[in-house]
Amino acid sequence: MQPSLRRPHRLALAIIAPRIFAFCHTFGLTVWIAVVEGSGWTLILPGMLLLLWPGVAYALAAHAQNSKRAEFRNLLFDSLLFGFWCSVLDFYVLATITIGLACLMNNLVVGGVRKMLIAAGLFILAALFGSALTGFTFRPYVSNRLDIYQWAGAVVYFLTIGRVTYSQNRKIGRSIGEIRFQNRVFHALLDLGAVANRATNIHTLLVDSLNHLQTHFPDYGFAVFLQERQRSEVTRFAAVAGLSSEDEKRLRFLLTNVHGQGGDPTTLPQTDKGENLYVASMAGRLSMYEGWLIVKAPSRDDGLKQILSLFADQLAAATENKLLHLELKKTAERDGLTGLYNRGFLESALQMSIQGKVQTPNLDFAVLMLDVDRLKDVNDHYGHVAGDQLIACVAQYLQFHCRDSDILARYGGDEFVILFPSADLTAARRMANLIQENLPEQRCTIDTASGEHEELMLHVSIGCASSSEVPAQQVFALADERMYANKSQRRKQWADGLGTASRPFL
Ligand SMILES: Nc1nc2c(ncn2[C@@H]2O[C@H](COP(=O)(O)OP(=O)(O)OP(=O)(O)O)[C@@H](O)[C@H]2O)c(=O)[nH]1
Repeated sequence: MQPSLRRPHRLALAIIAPRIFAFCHTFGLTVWIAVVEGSGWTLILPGMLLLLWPGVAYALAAHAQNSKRAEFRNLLFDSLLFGFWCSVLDFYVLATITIGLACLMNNLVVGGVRKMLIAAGLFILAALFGSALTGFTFRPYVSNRLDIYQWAGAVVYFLTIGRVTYSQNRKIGRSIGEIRFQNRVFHALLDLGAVANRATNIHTLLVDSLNHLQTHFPDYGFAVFLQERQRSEVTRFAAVAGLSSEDEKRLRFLLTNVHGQGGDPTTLPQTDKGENLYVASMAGRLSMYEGWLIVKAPSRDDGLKQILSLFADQLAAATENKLLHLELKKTAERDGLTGLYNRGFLESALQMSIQGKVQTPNLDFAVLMLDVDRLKDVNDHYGHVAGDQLIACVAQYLQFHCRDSDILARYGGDEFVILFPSADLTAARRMANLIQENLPEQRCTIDTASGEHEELMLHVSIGCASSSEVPAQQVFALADERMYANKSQRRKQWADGLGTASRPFL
């Protein structure tokens, strides 16, 4: 495939001006000598090749597949050409020294000592070839005026090269700064995913993400707001990092100006304090919320706009994933009617407790089992909706008495289980007593099938067991057995009309 003309490597671009100057100056020198020695056009005409070479060199670099390598070749060819021309000019000493030095220096700067030695070799070879071709003549001096011309050219040339090197250094410095910044952005984006994965809910996700961004960009302040799509006046989640509460209030106010804007980052009007605020909307990236990521920059920073939408995208994706994950987790672990853990979750937790006891014999666990008495009667008499309400009522009551470390689950229709992952029978018994003692005061209001409200007392049968009594695998069965024993005893009491237990519900 034919390589097309394109912008050559920066080396070729940087060298173009000094090269044009050097070859034009040498052409001037040639004309001067041609006039002085009277050789006229026989010297000037071939000298015009010097004027052509800078253009050819540029075209070669622009056409080449590897423009940088082509420019290295051009620099070596400079040495070849100048070596030959110095022999044509009969080794006029000042020109040979200054031109030779320029060739060596250029190759040394871009390619090190190796390239410089190659350039020196080519310069000498071309000079020898030129001498062989045109006959060796040595004319070390032409005139004072030509010396001055050559000195002036050399000074201008070396200063130009110095200027070029300086501006290249500055460009490299700027590029390094940009690369470092992009590296920071890249790492911040990469780590943001890990931070989001660790978060247990949306609020921690947002707070941790912003804190994380702030550790990467300590001079910047960050804020994020998520509002309900249907009710834009309700801010569901908000988090800030590196901003004062005053800043946060002002940002909320400023947000009203950017409502309804698309996804492109915007610069908010500069505040009285001269702060530079940038906002990126997460519109269209979140299914249930409208979101905004706001950055307070220490100075005007137009590059920030580009990376801001990257951060906003990443944050929106992480939030959306987390919402989905939490929803799935809830569906997998929770019971739809009561919101308590379901049977599947309880069984996994129980297995973990059993394994824990096997591995660490001192680590006991206890199980408390409850069954609502005569739910069938309630269903039959008041309807299933009323039965559901009773179940939800019992769940609420149990939840009230449980601690965070207790695992409360709806095991079946009207059966509940509380697992105490690191407790012995005392804890389970204490809880059983607490529940039974407070139960007589509990009332549950249900809606009957005929549309009336009815107040029911709660009645439950309870059994508990612990791994300090029986092998871990048998704890659950023992609690179940005890619960049924308790139920039989209560049934007998109701049948006999004895004891404190009143006949449930009806
Ligand atoms: N309303 C409602 N009823 C349910 C639900 N799950 C199970 N049930 C009913 O609850 C009753 C549970 O029956 P059992 O536990 O055997 O007996 P009971 O009526 O509670 O009487 P006890 O012997 O005192 O336990 C059954 O009639 C089930 O149909 C539910 O989610 N909602």
